[in-house]
Amino acid sequence: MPDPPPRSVPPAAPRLEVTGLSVAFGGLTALDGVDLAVRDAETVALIGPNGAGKTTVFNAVCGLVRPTAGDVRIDGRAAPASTTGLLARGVARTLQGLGLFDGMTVWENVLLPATSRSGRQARDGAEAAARAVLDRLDLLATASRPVDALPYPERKRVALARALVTGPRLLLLDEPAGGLGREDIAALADVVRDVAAGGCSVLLVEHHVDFVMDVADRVVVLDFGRVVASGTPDEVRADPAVESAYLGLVAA
Ligand SMILES: Nc1ncnc2c1ncn2[C@@H]1O[C@H](COP(=O)(O)OP(=O)(O)OP(=O)(O)O)[C@@H](O)[C@H]1O
Repeated sequence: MPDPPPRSVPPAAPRLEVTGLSVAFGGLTALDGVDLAVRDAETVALIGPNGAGKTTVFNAVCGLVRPTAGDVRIDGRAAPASTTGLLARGVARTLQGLGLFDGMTVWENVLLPATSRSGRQARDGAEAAARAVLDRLDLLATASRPVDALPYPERKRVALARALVTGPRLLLLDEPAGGLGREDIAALADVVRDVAAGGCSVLLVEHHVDFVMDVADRVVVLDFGRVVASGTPDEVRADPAVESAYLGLVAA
């Protein structure tokens, strides 16, 4: 008897899919038809010169900016616009402004996003998750200190811990390497690689080109609100349009 024909399985939707995204601020077109996708366990970096529209893409994905056209989908469904809605869909983010609760300790800051459910078991689970993330980010020794007493690189790690403690499937990072020195950036690169190895997808908005080329599977280059190049780090590095739009500028 002949084998039955193979059943056709629809391809899984990307973890994050941005299609034809346009954003205008008054008369200014900040984004003009941006397409990008982040697949399972993939790290995609969005780079480009100042004002290219990177943060606007990030904010549109997080629901902080309303697109004038286009679509943002997470796992094939329309992206929610609120932080709690995003968390419920497994999306966590860090913002340039860190968003920490000054006056609260590192432990309290990290425990809070992990305790969305009530009950003893949920609390124990949240505490275990917070402890594991603090340990991974080398923050256990400072857990009882108020966050505002910490130096900037540690505050930045607390912000990352607050995102990671929720166990995201999609992690959105806005300039995670900004303001960090070489050692802290190397440690951050290890964390991003670990997170992706654990199955989480990462969208990274970043200026630090060496860091991007080190951790990203794919790089998307924006200039004047449009995608001017995308591909592997090597492909993007070799693209003359990127050289003139961005990389040459950075190296100069
Ligand atoms: N809330 C806003 N109101 C008006 N214009 C804005 C607003 N946010 C961004 N813009 C403008 O939109 C354009 C894109 O800005 P965006 O911050 O997304 O760029 P970027 O690539 O993230 O820049 P940078 O690397 O400097 O952070 C810029 O011209 C910026 O001035």
